[in-house]
Amino acid sequence: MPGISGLALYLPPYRVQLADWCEWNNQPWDKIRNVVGRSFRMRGPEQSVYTLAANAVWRLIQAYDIDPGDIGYLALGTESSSDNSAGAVIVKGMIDDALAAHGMPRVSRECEVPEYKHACLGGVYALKGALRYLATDGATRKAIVVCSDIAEYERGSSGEPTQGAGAVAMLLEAEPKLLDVDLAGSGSASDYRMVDFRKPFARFRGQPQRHDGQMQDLPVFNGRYSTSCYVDATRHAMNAMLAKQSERHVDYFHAVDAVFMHRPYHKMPASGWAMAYLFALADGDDKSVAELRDHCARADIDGDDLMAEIAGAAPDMRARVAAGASGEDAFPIAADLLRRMRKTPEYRSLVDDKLSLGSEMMRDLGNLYTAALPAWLAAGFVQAHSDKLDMAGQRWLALGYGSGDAAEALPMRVVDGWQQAASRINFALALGKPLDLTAHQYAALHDGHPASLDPVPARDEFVVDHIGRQDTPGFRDVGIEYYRYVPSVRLVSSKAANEGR
Ligand SMILES: CC(=O)SCCNC(=O)CCNC(=O)[C@H](O)C(C)(C)COP(=O)(O)OP(=O)(O)OC[C@H]1O[C@@H](n2cnc3c(N)ncnc32)[C@H](O)[C@@H]1OP(=O)(O)O
Repeated sequence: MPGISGLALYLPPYRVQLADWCEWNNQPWDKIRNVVGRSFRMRGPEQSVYTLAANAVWRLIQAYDIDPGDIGYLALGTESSSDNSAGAVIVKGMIDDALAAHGMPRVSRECEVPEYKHACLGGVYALKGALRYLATDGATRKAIVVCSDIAEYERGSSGEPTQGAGAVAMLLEAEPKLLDVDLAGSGSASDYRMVDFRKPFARFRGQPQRHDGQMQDLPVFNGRYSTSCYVDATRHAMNAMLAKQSERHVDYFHAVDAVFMHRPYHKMPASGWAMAYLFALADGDDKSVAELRDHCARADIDGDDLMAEIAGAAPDMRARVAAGASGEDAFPIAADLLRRMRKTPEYRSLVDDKLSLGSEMMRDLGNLYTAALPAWLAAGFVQAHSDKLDMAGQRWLALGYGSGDAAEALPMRVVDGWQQAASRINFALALGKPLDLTAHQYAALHDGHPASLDPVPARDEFVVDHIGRQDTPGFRDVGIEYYRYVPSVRLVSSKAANEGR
């Protein structure tokens, strides 16, 4: 069964410590630490979503000794792309430059180069596309999926502490070395939600010219409504996946060994997963409903009220928006029940323990949109490897979510001998030694005035060299980014090396 064989990350070296951010903005650090995380990264000068992606792919190729001629599929999952025509082929171009600089052959000319877009779920859709490729016409090839995003929110908005930037590249093979992905057993869900989180081009109108030549990619969103959509979509993807399995739906929640979800901020996955459990109880057999009512009784919550809230048809989110209820939590009684269950041993084993692998490491990544879920898988493997955990054969679940909205539940199994491939995941190296931004530097980078910052020197990576400005009848390149590969050491071409120079 095709699946995941390798993971590599690239994080820009510009960091905002959320403790500092709280001080600058008079926000409660206690809350931010518990709910959001510790720090996030920002796109730096000379960086774009394409350089982040290419840097991750380049690290993947090096870490896993991938023969570029074997790559038949290179997909980009992103919601921050700034070119509405070309996609992954831009990444391919940069990789070919680095390969040439190292005297290596280019990526196969036969390689497919699609871009997938559906908010934070684009990477999972790209992964599914790659697995289908490996199961059919690409059985003898390798596929790479790179998820790359820049999550920026308006300063002063509720989303501001949940920013982030980075990319994760995944190596996929017919005989995977980390995770078998049970595509046939996966569950999908989608429903149009209008205003939860969107990026209409109209928001670029009237944007002042930025010094770094980039556009500011701020979403139009309704934070609370978007979390209700996340919870509701997760429920439906889980239902679709569980409908394909023979075990009792609620038993799956106990049986699965580790869960990885889209992670806009630290607390969201736990809320989404715990809610999915309550929904599975409500949607389940008599025994499950009795368990749910028992939880209610112990928490002093009216079971009938809760059943009315969640057991019936899913809330009509579009009707909620039309009724002006988009600012409110769609599941307040269920959220209240979970708040009261949080300290119980059952909650700890069902939620905290299942979502714990790699979770602490993720507190320093912020929201990476499409890359958040694969980054967490990477963190999980790195922690399991350093803690010498016995994981072969374990059942893992990856739950992807993308606003707008849609969700995917992908059952996976850890393969025998995973340690070898896990030992090559560059999580610690990708975190590196970042530059902690001051309030002034943060504001400047956020608003596109990078001049007030001394850039961290690029090493063995791609940068935006310049952006085209020509717009004449004979030649046009206005707005097109030109990239440069910066080696870590002065490279000697293989021809020169052979000649002993
Ligand atoms: C876009 C995507 O990737 S997917 C969908 C998710 N949506 C987003 O990420 C959109 C951008 N994000 C946002 O707008 C915001 O982060 C939101 C709306 C999701 C959350 O914003 P907040 O205003 O912080 O939410 P809220 O006020 O509900 O607080 C959240 C929690 O902090 C807790 N809290 C508040 N003060 C404190 C404190 N001092 N100490 C500890 N916890 C605290 C609250 O009790 C609450 O937890 P609870 O639900 O268990 O009671």
